[in-house]
Amino acid sequence: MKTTISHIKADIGSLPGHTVVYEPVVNAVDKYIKENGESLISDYHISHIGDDIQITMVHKMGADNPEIHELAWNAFKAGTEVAKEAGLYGAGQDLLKDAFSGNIKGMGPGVAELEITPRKAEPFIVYMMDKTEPGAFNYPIYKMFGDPFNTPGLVIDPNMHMGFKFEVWDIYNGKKVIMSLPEDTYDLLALIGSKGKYVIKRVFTKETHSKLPDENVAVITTDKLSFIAGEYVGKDDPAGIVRIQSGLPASGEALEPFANSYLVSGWMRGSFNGPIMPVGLNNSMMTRFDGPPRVAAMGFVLKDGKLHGPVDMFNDVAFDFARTEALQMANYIRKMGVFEPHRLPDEDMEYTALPRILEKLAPRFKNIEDKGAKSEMKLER
Ligand SMILES: O=P(O)(O)OC[C@H]1O[C@](O)(COP(=O)(O)O)[C@@H](O)[C@@H]1O
Ligand SMILES: [Mg+2]
Repeated sequence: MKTTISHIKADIGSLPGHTVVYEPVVNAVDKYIKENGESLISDYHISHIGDDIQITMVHKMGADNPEIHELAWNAFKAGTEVAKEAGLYGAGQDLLKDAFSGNIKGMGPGVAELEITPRKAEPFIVYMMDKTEPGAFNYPIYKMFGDPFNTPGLVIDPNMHMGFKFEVWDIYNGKKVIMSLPEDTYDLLALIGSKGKYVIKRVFTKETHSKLPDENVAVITTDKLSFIAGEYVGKDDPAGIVRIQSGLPASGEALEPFANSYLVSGWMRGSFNGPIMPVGLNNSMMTRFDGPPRVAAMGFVLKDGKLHGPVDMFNDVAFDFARTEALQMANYIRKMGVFEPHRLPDEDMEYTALPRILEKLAPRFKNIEDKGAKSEMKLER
């Protein structure tokens, strides 16, 4: 029988402003799951990064199960009560609907669920990012499952040599496509380089995988809060689950993409490109310019429905260089103020407060009368 790992996360209020979760709120979420989850889930773990509380649950009810989603929804509601009493900023921010209606997707929280056939030993890593968007996972997930320079197992392990299948979502048009690597590598990269539009949702093994044929081995939250709410309500701050070892990326191959910092969208007001910084759980506090955007990683092993761990994977000197590099990149790019490419391009600012400023300025614009200059302008825009 399949086992499901459900990871559901939300920002329901933080201290003092989108910096870090408030412990009594985290405790209220934990208490609700402990007291109400016994008949539904076999184990769970509560964690957090920045202003986001994260619930990892193990159960046999499958993905998209209403009772599991409702358990998480009600736990976030219970936490929101405490956040409101304390007067926290953004209390209940990601709970965009008043009442639960069968599936938590589209209601605000981010959801990543894996239905798996557990192996004898089932190690996996849960990644949590803050102040960025789901496309921030495109680069590391491609590297883990598609790039032999990152994952030598693709070359030297016969159990991985056949490659993996990537499910990519076009989040603007609600379409998806399956890409099979290594055959479709260039096509995949043509899509996922546009990380604000095409996002890797899942990775599967191929039917020819000798140890784990046709299994879902990675999943990312792809919920776009701004699309749901129609206005800026914080970045999506994604999370992901990646199964590791024995015909899948080794633990170190699943961490290696983060050994160098790379640029993601989000950071201050969800409106800036900035470096992602891998951190231990005790450094998951968003300070400088509300960041820099961060990623933490928790290593678990699952056995008979019980979770063992987590190991705080980036809490190690081996990632000091990536942290220093991220801070150097932050210093460099911050000097640009509100200029692109530090600030996001216009089309990505659509759901922020910028359009309201531009609307206010619109009446002040007059036609340019200089005919010669007109022919040089891109008037079709
Ligand atoms: O206009 P407000 O309500 O102060 O919100 C601005 C806040 O939004 C944020 O982008 C929210 O970040 P999150 O996506 O982590 O919720 C912060 O950087 C910023 O402080
Ligand atoms: Mg957040």
